[in-house]
Amino acid sequence: MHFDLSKPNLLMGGIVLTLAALAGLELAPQRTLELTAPGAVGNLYLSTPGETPGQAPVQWVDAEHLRWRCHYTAAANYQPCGLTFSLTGDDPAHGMDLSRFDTLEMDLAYKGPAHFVRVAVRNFDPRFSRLDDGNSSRIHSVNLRPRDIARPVTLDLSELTVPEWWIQQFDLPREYNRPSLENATALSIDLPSDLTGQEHELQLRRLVLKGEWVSRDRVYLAILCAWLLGASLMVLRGWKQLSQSNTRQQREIDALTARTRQLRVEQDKLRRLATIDELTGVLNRRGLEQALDDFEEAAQGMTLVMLDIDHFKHVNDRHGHDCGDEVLKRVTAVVAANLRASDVFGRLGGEEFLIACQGTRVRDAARLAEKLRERVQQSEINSSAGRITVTASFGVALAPPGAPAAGALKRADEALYRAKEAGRNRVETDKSLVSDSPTTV
Ligand SMILES: Nc1nc2c(ncn2[C@@H]2O[C@H](COP(=O)(O)OP(=O)(O)OP(=O)(O)O)[C@@H](O)[C@H]2O)c(=O)[nH]1
Repeated sequence: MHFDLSKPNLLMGGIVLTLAALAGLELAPQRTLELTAPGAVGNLYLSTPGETPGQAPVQWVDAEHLRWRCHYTAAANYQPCGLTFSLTGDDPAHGMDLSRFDTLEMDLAYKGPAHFVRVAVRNFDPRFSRLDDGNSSRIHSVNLRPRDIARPVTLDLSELTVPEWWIQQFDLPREYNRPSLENATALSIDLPSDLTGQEHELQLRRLVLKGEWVSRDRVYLAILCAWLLGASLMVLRGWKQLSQSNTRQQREIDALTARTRQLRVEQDKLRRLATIDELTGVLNRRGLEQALDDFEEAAQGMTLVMLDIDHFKHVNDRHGHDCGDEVLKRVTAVVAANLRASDVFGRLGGEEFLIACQGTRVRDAARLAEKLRERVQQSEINSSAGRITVTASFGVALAPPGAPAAGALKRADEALYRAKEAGRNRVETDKSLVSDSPTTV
């Protein structure tokens, strides 16, 4: 189920339903009880307590039209003169729930000198009311002046209050004196005063109780709750969508991060591959150039040792290309095994290699070259063509701090050429820039 009050049709639907509920509240028929309708109330009588039959001071003038007269000749000890509707059935303790009604519409004609006419409702409360004492049922009343009832009047049932004399007479706990019409046993219209010598005539034309079927407050509350519920669902849905999109974005970010990491690894691998010689596993020309550039950038001096395997073409020609490869690998291993970790070693191409030494004097580098020359010469290479030995020639040159590496490379190459020229398997040092101080600044 999707509730989205941001959708115009849903919002419109909500407004229409709200207006319909409010209109229904206004137009819906009311709960009605017309007490004066024939047969509405089982028992209807005039209050004539304690009088001798035939001489009753309260008498019907026209019972059919609910018209009666009161005339007390002797003192009647504040006996009310009036008309009572009994609201009970067979059980005198079980009356009607008038709390479901809000108003009482009354059309009463009165003729006489009384200052007010009383409307009263008795409510039987089993906590303190007794069937043998009609007065013990709590009374709720309102006094109306004759001029107030000169025309039909509508009373709010909340106008009926518990009179002081009843509260004093029964002296009950406070909570029992609160107005409540949930079990009304009788409704009277009377003249509760000293009526001695007076004559009064009354006619009740109409008496109707009215109330809402559904309380207005409840309808308003239901409408408010429905809107609050709709708004809450909308907020909840928005929050859910937000959290879903947040999770989705987070997942995308994670995937991108993982992909970036993977790409970086692949890039590193490719960069390494691009700078590594496939056959020997040491730096290739590009790797060596980068290393020399780094030295140059940091203005770190170095000593270069260039070496070249002697008559390598001959090895290839005589023993085959595979054997030549074996020789290249073996010479690489021999050289690498005799270098320091700080030395940079790589293959310039073919059978030519370069070593860049930091912090080494030229004569120390020449000594290293001499050592390497011996080790290469001494090493026997097991190949498919049997055991073979090779020699190598070396050229040593200084690359002072701040000077371009290309110049040193050229001088090392020239020294190497001289070594070749001088008969191979030997070390030649470039003397043009010999320094006795270590090359590291
Ligand atoms: N097996 C093998 N041979 C290579 C490789 N790279 C270059 N060569 C061969 O190495 C040989 C180099 O020959 P040259 O440049 O004449 O040098 P050299 O025979 O060593 O002679 P000198 O350097 O003057 O002593 C050529 O035959 C190249 O084909 C390689 O990766 N593997």
